[in-house]
This record gives sequence, C-alpha cells and structure tokens, in this order.
Amino acid sequence: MQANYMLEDPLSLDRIRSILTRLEDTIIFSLIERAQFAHNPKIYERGVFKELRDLNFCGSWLEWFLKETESFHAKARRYTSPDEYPFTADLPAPIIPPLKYPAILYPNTVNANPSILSFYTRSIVPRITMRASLALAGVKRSKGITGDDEYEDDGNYGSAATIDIEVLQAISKRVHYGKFVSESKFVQNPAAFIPHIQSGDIDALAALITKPEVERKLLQRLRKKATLYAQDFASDGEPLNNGSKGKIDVDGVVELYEHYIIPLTKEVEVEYLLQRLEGLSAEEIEKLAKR
Ligand SMILES: O=C(O)C(=O)C[C@]1(C(=O)O)C=C[C@@H](O)C=C1
Repeated sequence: MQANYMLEDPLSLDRIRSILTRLEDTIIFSLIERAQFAHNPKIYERGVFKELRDLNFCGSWLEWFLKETESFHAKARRYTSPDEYPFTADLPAPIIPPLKYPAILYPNTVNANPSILSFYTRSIVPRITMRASLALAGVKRSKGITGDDEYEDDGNYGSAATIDIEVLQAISKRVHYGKFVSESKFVQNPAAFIPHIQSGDIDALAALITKPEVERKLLQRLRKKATLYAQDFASDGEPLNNGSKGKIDVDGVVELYEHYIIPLTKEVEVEYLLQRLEGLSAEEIEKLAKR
C-alpha cells in the first residue's frame, strides 16, 4: 500500500486508477529487464534440476525461487498487506507484528495468482524473450553450435528467475487491485449490483464494471510509454536511430495488457462482487441497497 493511503479516501476511483497507472511503469520496466535474457524454458519445468531434487524440492526452478523469496518476505510481513498476494503456500509467520490496516475490502477468497503464473510462463516469457533467444541463436550459429534448444538457453537461470519474480509480483499486485476498484464501484451504487450478485449473473456484473473508454486510453498510453522506455539512447542522451528494434517488443507489452492483465483484473472484480454479500442478513442487504 502507498504510504499516504490512510490520508486520502482509500476508495477514490481516481486514486486507485493512479496506482494502476504507476504499476504500468513497474511492469514495463521489469519486462524490459527480463527481455535481456533468453527464454530458458528449463527453469519453468518441474523435476529438471537434479540439484533441486537432491533438496527434496519437486517443483520448477522458478517455483523454488518463489518459495525461497516469499519465505523471506513473509518473515518481514509482506503478505499481511492487503495488496500483496504470495504465489506459494505454507509461508513462515512474520517475525514482527503485522501493521494494522483499515478493513477496506470485504472479506473474500479471490486469488488470481495461479492464472497469472500460468499465462506468464506459457505465453509472456516466450514472447518477450524472443529477441534475446534469436540473438543467442546468431552467436551459437557463428560458433557452429547447433540444436534449437540451445538457442533459447543462455544459462542465466538465477537472473532470469529473479526478474520473473519481480514481474509476477507487479502483475499480481495490479490484477488484485481489481478488488479495490470493485469495492469502490460497489459502494458508489450498491443497488445496481445487488440483484445481479444475488442471481449470480456474471455477464451483467462484467457489463457494470467494464469501462471501454478507460481501457482504450490505457492501451494508448501503454503503447506510448513502452515505445519510449524501449528506446535506446546514445551516450550524449540523444535517441539512437540505428535501426535497432529497441529493448522490448512494444506490441507484446500491449497484447499482454489487452489479452491477459485487463481481462484478469475484470475477472477479479467480478469474483469479488460475487462474494460481496456473503454472510450478510436480508435486512443488511436491504439497508445497503437503499444507501
Ligand atoms: O478502471 C477501472 O474502472 C477498472 O475497472 C480497471 C480496468 C483495468 O483493468 O484497467 C478494468 C476494467 C475497466 O473496463 C477499465 C479498466
């Protein structure tokens, strides 16, 4: 959570959207970092590393990195914050008492991390690392090394997984902010949502939370930002026009938002709404509807 979040209205939609906008920068920059390395598909497959099997760890290299990193962060109470969601379970307890956060969200069990991990490793990494893998193929071909697999593997398993975690955490935070967006929309007009929550009408809820104009502007802004951040600069700070395609595939970044991040945020928003009345009495719901 932002340090000043207690001072402002935590459910102001403008404030929440400004956090989503700031997270765009974090996501683009971390994708640029990941794109410097080859795909390294080996780090996403379970049981490949003998060294992990020797540690009795049966997950992938990335899963091992997640477990180790999140265990450490959990001790520093990272996951007691309402906008932080770990990818692994059975984490250690914080060694210092949790901060007291005001209860802004309605209690819920919505967690999109399994979907995030799956689309990131299966679709995003291969897409954004294509250039690094192709460059590596050029080097290996010139050295006379053959074999398609080798083109995708630069051996930087630690660096790649470290950045993967940064990207995953940033996407996770962004997607789960959908809960705050949803709560904000719900409290502005509970009566509009309540009948559809009660009938479990997912399409009607999705229609209520969807704002096409906000999405259109977001994608436009994202393309501009990604184009700018992908630009290479000469030592004097002038943009380099050397025919290089830049540090990242801009279309890939826009597609990531269009096809995964925004739809998943909307899914989180709808799932959150579906749980929004759980445990409330008929009288409490009626009172809410009249607000
Ligand atoms: O800003 C909102 O109102 C949101 O719900 C967030 C978001 C997004 O993921 O960026 C999702 C759905 C809307 O159609 C517009 C944008």
